[in-house]
Amino acid sequence: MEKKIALLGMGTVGSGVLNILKENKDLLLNSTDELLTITHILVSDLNKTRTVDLSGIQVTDNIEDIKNAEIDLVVEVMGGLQDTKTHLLYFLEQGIPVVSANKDMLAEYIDELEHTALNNKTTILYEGAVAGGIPIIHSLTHSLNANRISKVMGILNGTTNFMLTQMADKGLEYEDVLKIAQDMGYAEADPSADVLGLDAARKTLLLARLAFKKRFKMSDLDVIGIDKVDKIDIVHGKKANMTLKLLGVVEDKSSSYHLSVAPIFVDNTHQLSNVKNEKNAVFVEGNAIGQAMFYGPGAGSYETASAVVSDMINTFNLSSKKTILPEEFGEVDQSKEQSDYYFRFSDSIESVKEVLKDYEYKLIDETDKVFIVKSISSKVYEDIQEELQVKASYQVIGAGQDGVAGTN
Ligand SMILES: NC(=O)C1=CN([C@@H]2O[C@H](COP(=O)(O)OP(=O)(O)OC[C@H]3O[C@@H](n4cnc5c(N)ncnc54)[C@H](OP(=O)(O)O)[C@@H]3O)[C@@H](O)[C@H]2O)C=CC1
Ligand SMILES: N[C@@H](CC=O)C(=O)O
Repeated sequence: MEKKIALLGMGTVGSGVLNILKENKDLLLNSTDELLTITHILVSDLNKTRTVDLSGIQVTDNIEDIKNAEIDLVVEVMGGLQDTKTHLLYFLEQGIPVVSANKDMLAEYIDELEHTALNNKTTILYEGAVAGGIPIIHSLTHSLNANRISKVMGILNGTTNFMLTQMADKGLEYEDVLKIAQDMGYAEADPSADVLGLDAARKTLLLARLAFKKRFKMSDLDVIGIDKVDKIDIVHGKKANMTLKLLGVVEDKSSSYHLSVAPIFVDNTHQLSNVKNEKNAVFVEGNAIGQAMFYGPGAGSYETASAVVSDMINTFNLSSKKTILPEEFGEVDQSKEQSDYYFRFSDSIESVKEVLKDYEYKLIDETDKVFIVKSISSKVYEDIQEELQVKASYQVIGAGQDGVAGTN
């Protein structure tokens, strides 16, 4: 049976969706009984030259054309917040399913959108919104649902991972490498969402909601981006066999939850340290599966569209209607864990050693006064910050006992 689909947006991801539907047409016919047909496309500029074949499709810049048409599915890959949410609510209220890759909007409005879908006996799927092509949303919802999830930790932003990798491996400067990430199409239209950690934070929130079945607000997250990262710390980390990664971390601490995004030094024996450039990875800890890691492309046209088209198929193929949605907000406790910490100080080496004399530490560089202080509590971390002039500090996580993936 033919399913008529409206595609809202025909940029990087939207073009990927059109290309996959065309190039994998035979395969899709074997994956689903439905014939997925794009009948309408919404864009903002009708005069733009398009490289994809649009024959038989009504391209419009007026959402009313789509609201007035007979549509079986709306696929939103245009971005935007409030207006986009209003459009999607309209379709869901009509019982029309929605697929979206718009993590900015979903992080704010997922509860309202999913409730509206539920009340109208339809669905909203969003695999493309977190970690691009990696099937982490489906995995948490349908494949790891026998687990009590205790932790999810991941490299969730391709732009910043690309930047940190290039700064470490090629010694490139922050500004130069940001420009390359923009040219490669990894960065958001406004790349500050990437470098300030907000994009990763939005994805982290969506993962926490699925992992713990609780609601969270963006203000619940402690967010530090990579905008203050100095290349000198990347170089010193390298000497100590560590790699700086922007990690989204959510953890169940029994009566509360920890949610954060921050640059963290990862020991080079940890699998996350080898996730390079625009690649993403999500590490999940569950009480039945133990540890599992998902790796793949975090951004890109075909890569993200792979997840979007999969949602399009699953909308009709799977019984994916949710009946239980998170209602309560999760209690958040952001106090720091006992952990190793990297510090670069501006005090004299003697003063630093005097303050650190009661703790186990490793001196990484005498000239730049770089130390790794072992297994300190949140209180000691704060005391060191108060007593000494700290130029840079990062949490350090290492290999687990199995040498695969773990934290100290
Ligand atoms: N790029 C990526 O790798 C990833 C992107 N995403 C998300 O997917 C969504 C799309 O991203 P991407 O494809 O990169 O974005 P682009 O900027 O490449 O494309 C956006 C598309 O939406 C259209 N559009 C934007 N605003 C409006 C509007 N108000 N009315 C009508 N049409 C509009 C644009 O029209 P026109 O062509 O006329 O300019 C364009 O076709 C975003 O939410 C993004 O965060 C998620 C994962 C990865
Ligand atoms: N700007 C984002 C794109 C995908 O979500 C990123 O760099 O990861």
